[in-house]
Amino acid sequence: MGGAPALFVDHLENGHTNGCSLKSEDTSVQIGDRSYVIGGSHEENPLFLGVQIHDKITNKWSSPTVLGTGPKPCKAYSAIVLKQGRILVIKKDAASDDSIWFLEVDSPFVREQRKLLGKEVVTWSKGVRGNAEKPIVISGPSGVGKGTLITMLMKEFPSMFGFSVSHTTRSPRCMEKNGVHYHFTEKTVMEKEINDGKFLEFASVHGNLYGTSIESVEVVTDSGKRCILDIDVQGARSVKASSLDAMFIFVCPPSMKELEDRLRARGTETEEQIQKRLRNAEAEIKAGKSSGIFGHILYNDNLEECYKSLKNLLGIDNDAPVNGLEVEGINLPKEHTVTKMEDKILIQETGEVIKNNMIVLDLSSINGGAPGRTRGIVLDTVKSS
Ligand SMILES: Nc1nc2c(ncn2[C@@H]2O[C@H](COP(=O)(O)OP(=O)(O)O)[C@@H](O)[C@H]2O)c(=O)[nH]1
Ligand SMILES: Nc1ncnc2c1ncn2[C@@H]1O[C@H](COP(=O)(O)OP(=O)(O)O)[C@@H](O)[C@H]1O
Repeated sequence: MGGAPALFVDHLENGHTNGCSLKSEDTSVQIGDRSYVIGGSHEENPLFLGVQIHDKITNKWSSPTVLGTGPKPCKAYSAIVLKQGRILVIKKDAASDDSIWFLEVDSPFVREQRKLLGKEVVTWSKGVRGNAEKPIVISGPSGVGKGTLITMLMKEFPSMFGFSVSHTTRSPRCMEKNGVHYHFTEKTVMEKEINDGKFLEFASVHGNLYGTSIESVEVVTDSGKRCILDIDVQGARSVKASSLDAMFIFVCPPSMKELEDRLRARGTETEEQIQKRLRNAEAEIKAGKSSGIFGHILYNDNLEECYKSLKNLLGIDNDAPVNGLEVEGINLPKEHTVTKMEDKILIQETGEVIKNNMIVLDLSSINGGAPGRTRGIVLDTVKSS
């Protein structure tokens, strides 16, 4: 490591004017003509850390719409401007698995959402250590066996995979539980949440609204598991166009006749609903095979064989232990200074009893980001001689 350390952190003093009262524990970083002030609680959701923007040119304060599940407020923060419109925020008195966050203020996802929602947007993405792999999108016509394959995978590897629980306006089937199979939702409520930017994607499928909330994906990633999304081709297309870096798998039936038999044998739909699903199936299969969305196509003829192919695709065999790296806990010091050196952040303890240890936060392998978590964080303790 060479070169002079570049320190970007700027702690604010009390007494800012213009309708925004800042506290000494608030932290501010400047990007261009704007200061992003991080501290206190978020206006709309007091459980989350607040973000405000001060525009130097107009001398005005604004509260952006904050997307993603953010960090809970704490006593103090360090903040550093990174490349690609991201601010690294380190919580000073938090547990090691809750201390590293990224506030994206001009990332591709933020730009996309700003355009979509027509207002100022920033988003949180939590930093996750180790290399949990990219989410998996599984699509295919109704009755092909997506749910069956996903259930088998989650049963065999419970610590490895987690299911993104979608929202839907359709009624629950008799064995389906709210919050487990779907979040069963009123149409007006779901539409409002879509307008508020809470959804990664949504689509009208077989006459009902379905969608993946950003939170549903984050809940799985936070538990250290690889997220599985069971969504239709339209949803897969939206995810492909978004900044969520995912693996796309399409499941095909051996024939339309077999698909129909499976749908009937499942016995969960009325005749009218079965007919609608079969009509949609032809177009879905055509789109699935030809749209260029799906990198992998599986044929679900014999279930065991198809399951084996799915596991091969995911690079797992029956001995595969856990997802990503086992990471040892490293607690960040409560009082510290941060210094940026290229892709590394040096965290040095300060205070009365200064220890010689320094923590290096290596960001050179980070991937992912909003919507969802920022993976690939490496934390290491370095003893100074
Ligand atoms: N776009 C989108 N599609 C979804 C979502 N959740 C489920 N779907 C799709 O909606 C379709 C209907 O799902 P469902 O009513 O559970 O019936 P099933 O496919 O016959 O089990 C399937 O193609 C699912 O993949 C979602 O969050 N977004
Ligand atoms: N390879 C297969 N052979 C025969 N039946 C299957 C196979 N895969 C799934 N099924 C059955 O087909 C029905 C539909 O499967 P399901 O997983 O609910 O489909 P999807 O989630 O794609 O709508 C279920 O009753 C399931 O047990």
